[in-house]
Amino acid sequence: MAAFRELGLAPWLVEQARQMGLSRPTPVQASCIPPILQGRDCLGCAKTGSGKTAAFVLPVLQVLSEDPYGIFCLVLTPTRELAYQIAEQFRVLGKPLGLKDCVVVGGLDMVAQALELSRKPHVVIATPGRLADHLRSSNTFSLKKLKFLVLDEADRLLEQGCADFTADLEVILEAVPARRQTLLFSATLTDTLNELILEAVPARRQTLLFSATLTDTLNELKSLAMNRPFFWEAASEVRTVDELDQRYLLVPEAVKDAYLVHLIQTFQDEHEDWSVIIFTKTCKECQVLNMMLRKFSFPSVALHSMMKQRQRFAALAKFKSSIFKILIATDVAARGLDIPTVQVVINHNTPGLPKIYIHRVGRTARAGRNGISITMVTQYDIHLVHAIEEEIKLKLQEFSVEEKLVLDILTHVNVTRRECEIELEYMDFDEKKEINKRKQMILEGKDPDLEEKRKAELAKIKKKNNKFREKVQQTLQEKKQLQMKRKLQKKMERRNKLHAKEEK
Ligand SMILES: Nc1ncnc2c1ncn2[C@@H]1O[C@H](COP(=O)(O)OP(=O)(O)OP(=O)(O)O)[C@@H](O)[C@H]1O
Repeated sequence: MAAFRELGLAPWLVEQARQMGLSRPTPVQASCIPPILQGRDCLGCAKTGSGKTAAFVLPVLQVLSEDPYGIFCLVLTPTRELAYQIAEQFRVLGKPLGLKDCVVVGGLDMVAQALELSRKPHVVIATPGRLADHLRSSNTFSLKKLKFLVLDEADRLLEQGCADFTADLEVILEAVPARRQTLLFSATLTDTLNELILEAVPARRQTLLFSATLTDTLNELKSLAMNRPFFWEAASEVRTVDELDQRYLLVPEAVKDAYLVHLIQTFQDEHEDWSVIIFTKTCKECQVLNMMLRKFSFPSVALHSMMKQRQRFAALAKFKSSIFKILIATDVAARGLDIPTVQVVINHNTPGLPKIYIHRVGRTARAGRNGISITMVTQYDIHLVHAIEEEIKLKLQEFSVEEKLVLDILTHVNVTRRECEIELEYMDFDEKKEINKRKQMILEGKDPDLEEKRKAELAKIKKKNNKFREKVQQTLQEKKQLQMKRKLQKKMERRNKLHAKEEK
């Protein structure tokens, strides 16, 4: 593999990379840095932990050093923690440049951010929601001279789900120049390729594309490609890294937590220095499990979207510094987070989408290190495991535990969990959730009461429509039956007449 300097990077940047421990480029870096330096767009999909961040940070810094101005580069990313992590890479690698960066994410003071933006930082790293808010409400900064637009975890930014960024992205794309250089990075781009291509192509008619697997769609898109877009994918069928030992653990739903406590105890006893991430389905589950594990004296912290931003950062900092070795998180931590000490990922629930699975387990076994993932599978989730296996092109192996040891702690764990649930009820967790929802609506410029009314009215109309539809269906059915009856009657009458004639 070529060295960094052979990719066209300046000696100062190569030295910065070396100081950061990046002595030889990873495949995604070796393949993508030269075309980015040539000014081509890039759409890239490479496995988790394969160094995609440096694949765009290094060339952006190189071009920036040749003509530094602000705002030169905008990086969009779906989560706040990830934004800070990317900013850190820019800061460390861009230190000799005196790089000015600005992180613009929700949950923090908007005025301070607006002030920072007005000082023309070279690089802005943002979550779409907050940046769009700034664009809507102030004119103290401009993105019109932007040279690079980077979408990290691009598929997540473009997919429509619970956190839908579409409207915010529209605002942002309108504020940036049309002919900017666009870089899109993710470990799972293939599902949203069509939208991604639409985003990347018209912008500059130059696209660089990275993907974990070169699918049929991608091949077609290659032939459709317009202005020499550069596509790159890792030459591997399997979509997860080889260093990851992927296991499943079949558990009845009712005893799941006893298995979890047993697993953690085992890892703690056998590997004192290991850090573990446990992924849960909901914020509430995350909170309950954290309370429960703490009652068992495990050093755990929680990370979910219902926590205040400062608490989120504090929790992550404690986990990163290994003061707390267990992080319980929702999917807010599933993408991008790079914490080298994480040896184990436990999926407390089987992810409903293979893509989410890939990102969650990708929090371990990064940059060539080993790691293990254990996915808890209940009787209701077996089909989800099949879907995951089909997508990653690998069979998960069973993880065996000594059931007797689990049985020994079962009652204790279940009682403790119940206690935590009751405590949480006292803390009005659900009520807080409702308040947060209303707050979010207000931030989006909606009136929560009006929204509620509108929802109720819509439900009413829907009910009415359904009733009407049912009635129409019923009438049609009755008419059909009547027609058939008549036809049958006529047929009988004809047959009777015929018989009568024959008898005569
Ligand atoms: N050339 C390199 N040599 C050694 N380590 C590297 C190199 N490039 C990146 N790394 C390290 O690899 C780790 C993972 O990199 P990065 O976070 O960029 O992965 P990623 O591909 O973006 O993963 P994800 O899809 O999970 O976001 C980081 O700790 C980074 O410092």
